Amino acid sequence: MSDKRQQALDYHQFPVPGKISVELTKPAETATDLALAYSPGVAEPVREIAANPEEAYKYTAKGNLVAVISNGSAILGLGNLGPLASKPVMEGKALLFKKFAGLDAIDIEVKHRTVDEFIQTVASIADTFGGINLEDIKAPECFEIERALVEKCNVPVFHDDQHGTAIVTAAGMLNALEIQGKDIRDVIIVCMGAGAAAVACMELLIKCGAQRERIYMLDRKGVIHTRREDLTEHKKLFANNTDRRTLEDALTGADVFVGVSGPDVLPPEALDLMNENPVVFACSNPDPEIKPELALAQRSDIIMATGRSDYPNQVNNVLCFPFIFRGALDVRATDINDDMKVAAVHAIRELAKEPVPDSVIKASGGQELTFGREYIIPKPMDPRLLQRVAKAVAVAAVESGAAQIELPENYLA
Ligand SMILES: NC(=O)C1=CN([C@@H]2O[C@H](COP(=O)(O)OP(=O)(O)OC[C@H]3O[C@@H](n4cnc5c(N)ncnc54)[C@H](OP(=O)(O)O)[C@@H]3O)[C@@H](O)[C@H]2O)C=CC1
Ligand SMILES: CC(=O)C(=O)O
Ligand SMILES: [Mg+2]
Repeated sequence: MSDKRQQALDYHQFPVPGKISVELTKPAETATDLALAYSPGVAEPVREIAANPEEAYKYTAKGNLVAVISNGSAILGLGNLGPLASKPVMEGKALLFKKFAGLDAIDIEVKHRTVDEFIQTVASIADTFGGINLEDIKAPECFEIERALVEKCNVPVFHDDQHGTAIVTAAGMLNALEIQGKDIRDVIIVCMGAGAAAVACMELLIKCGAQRERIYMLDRKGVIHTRREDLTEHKKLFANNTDRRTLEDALTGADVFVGVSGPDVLPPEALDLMNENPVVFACSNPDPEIKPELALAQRSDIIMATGRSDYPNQVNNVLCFPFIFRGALDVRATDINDDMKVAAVHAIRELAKEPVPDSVIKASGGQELTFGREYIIPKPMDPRLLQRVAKAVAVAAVESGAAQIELPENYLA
């Protein structure tokens, strides 16, 4: 077994299995403590919440608690491996919520027969939580699931693979294009993949100025074009009136490649078809659409990003979901709307242009981090993300009318 594989398995197995546990926030040592925590004292908050459900935010952990919910139908780029196999990823998301944003998160893996059964399951437990982070649910079901749950639930519901990915991709893309001297309104974009991440990434890039007709989206059958008769509702939105059919056709004269599909689908030679100073985001996890060392050996004028922590320019939704939920929960937002998403894009993007604290440089392996080809986007360990992104999101929630309470004191400073 390779060293890295064994290291990863050991990390998950020792010293205790898994990555998260529950901790207590109140004393539970004496009979007096127990008479408050349990019977008879617990009856008092029960009566308060029964009389007014909002009191759950005051007397329970709800307001700081996120559910990370999956059915394991699109686990990273590994495919539909089922709910239980998705548990390490969902625990991983919980770890990141806690580590980066102080949010308690619990993973829930749902086995279900129909889409409706999944929707009903999540809707019926949603009130337990301050927010619902849907994760690794494949297209096209993910679209119907999110739409139904946003409607049914009283707390924000956010499909991370759609919107978290889109926010970070847009932030990184605007910066990469700026460095390459290109305007998002002019560029030709090739999007490999036509699922959850792809559709949301392209829609958000369009909101940021990209032209829909300059986008070529591909699925396993090639370019999505208007003469195809096998397109789902969401793929149809990207059907291009074009004679281009293959990845190579699409890449000819393109400025940008966004990969949210699967491993090693972009041959290095195909990069030669792109315009000068291209941007290549190979975001598939764990194995990107092209390995950075191969891409950069083929062309030195590329700005290259992946979804991984072990290469420069990590375009990964970890830069978004802890902070967007922190901001949303802190103002008890009813949903996570477009204004909040766009605020997150700009907060992430702008942070990359500021000097980086020594602690972040150290945690990143010691190399210099200055806004440029190898640093287009902040590092996930950057503690300023919490302040900047959460605040931008909370302010946008207040200004757009999604917030149910005022901006907390710590955001006013
Ligand atoms: N870096 C990041 O932050 C994130 C990265 N991702 C990555 O994006 C990928 C897709 O995730 P997600 O959108 O949630 O999954 P979905 O299952 O919703 O979509 C997958 C899409 O990729 C297409 N696809 C898969 N393999 C190929 C291939 N060999 N050639 C062309 N198209 C292909 C599928 O085509 P078809 O429709 O024909 O089946 C489908 O459209 C994963 O690898 C995931 O790791 C996702 C979220 C965040
Ligand atoms: C990062 C992530 O959410 C994914 O690859 O699915
Ligand atoms: Mg995911």
